[in-house]
Amino acid sequence: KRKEDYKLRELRIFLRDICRKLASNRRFYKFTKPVDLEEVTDYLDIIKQPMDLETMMTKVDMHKYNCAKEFLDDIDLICANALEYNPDRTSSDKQIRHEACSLRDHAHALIDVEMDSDFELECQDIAKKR
Ligand SMILES: O=C(C1CCC1)N1C[C@@H]2C[C@H]3C[C@@H](O)[C@@H](O)[C@]2(C1)O3
Repeated sequence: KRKEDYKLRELRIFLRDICRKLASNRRFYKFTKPVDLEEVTDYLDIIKQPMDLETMMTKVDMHKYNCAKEFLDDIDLICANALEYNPDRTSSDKQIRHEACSLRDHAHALIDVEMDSDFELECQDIAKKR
């Protein structure tokens, strides 16, 4: 329906801005591109659903997100993948896990601050019907 499509267009504009802010934060550069599967040859043995911020920007443009919760589910996936693939008590793994938790918390905080909660509830109702 036309009014629903206007709402989803507004959601896409909002989510592109969130994605841009996260991807431009140097703390989160490890999460901006897919893990290089030619460099990390066992990655898909462990991580069944890779995700990254560039892929998420593409998904916005392809109308894959019908509400902010679906967008945050992919942010949570980026974080869970990083915790799962980098579990050791080495300083490098600890740093990756810290950055992953920081990405997750910053994304949720940005959306909670910038998103009207009634608008998200309307988007979630549209998402259920699609
Ligand atoms: O999990 C990740 C990314 C970090 C958050 C996503 N990677 C798996 C590899 C382990 C560690 C070593 C790096 O050389 C690089 O290959 C990766 C990339 O970091």
